[in-house]
Amino acid sequence: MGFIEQLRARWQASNSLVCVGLDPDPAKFPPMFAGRDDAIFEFCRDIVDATAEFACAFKPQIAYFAAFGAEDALRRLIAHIHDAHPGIPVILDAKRGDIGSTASMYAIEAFDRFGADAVTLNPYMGHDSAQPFLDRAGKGCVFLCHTSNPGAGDFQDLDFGGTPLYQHVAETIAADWNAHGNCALVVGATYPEELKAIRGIVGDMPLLIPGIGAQGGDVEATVRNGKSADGSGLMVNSSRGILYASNGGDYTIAAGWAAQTLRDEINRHR
Ligand SMILES: O=C(O)c1cc(=O)[nH]c(=O)n1[C@@H]1O[C@H](COP(=O)(O)O)[C@@H](O)[C@H]1O
Repeated sequence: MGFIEQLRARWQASNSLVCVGLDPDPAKFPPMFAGRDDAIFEFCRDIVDATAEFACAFKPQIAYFAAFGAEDALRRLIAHIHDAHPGIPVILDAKRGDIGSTASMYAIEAFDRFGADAVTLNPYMGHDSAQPFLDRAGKGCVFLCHTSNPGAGDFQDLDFGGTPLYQHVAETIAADWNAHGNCALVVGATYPEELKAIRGIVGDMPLLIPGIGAQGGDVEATVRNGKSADGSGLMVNSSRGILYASNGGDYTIAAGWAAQTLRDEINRHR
């Protein structure tokens, strides 16, 4: 089963549109992790096991592993998700994009080295930079379209013939890059009007929505403007809001509670 089919099946099975973001920052771990050699893996594994029931996907952010030389922890974490929670797809958040020959190495890294089911990609370098990822028909290609950050509009909102650049990105990916049906887009929860416009362009293409919680995105506006015709279509990501829901010995209970609460809040507006 390819990434998009797996995601659709998981939306159904879990009745959840929550994507649990795995951005491990050892400085924020509960004190009992201090001095542990494998703290990054162990913390993330505990969070995964506590939240899997409420997750439609997991999204590890590669920088939080690479910064600490913990790439092997990332590989083992993705293997753990697949072994312990089969059916939950893993999106490696790496925002790759480069000339084709280099991009083909990035595709090997994401899909073969780390075993991810999908990867986030930056479309700025154009079609040939995406091709090595698009060619992996069973894997998901999740392209930045309108990001969640304050500077998102610097380039993404620029006007081209009456249409902002981010809408050109959505149109081009939906019409030209999605031949294998394995594309999805990133749209920040902090830009609900842009989210509405993108949903209107891409039909039922899955959208990864970061920016809930710590970045200030609103759940109701996200779901109202972003859901597909059948009331799904979204992977609403929360990283810090789930990972660091408690800094005490109850960190797994708090993380599970945060994921369940977000799921329920999303479902109220579907
Ligand atoms: O591609 C992403 O996941 C992403 C795109 C974007 O526009 N904004 C954004 O915040 N992200 C990622 O989503 C996560 C958001 O984390 P929290 O703000 O803690 O929920 C981080 O891993 C970001 O790197």
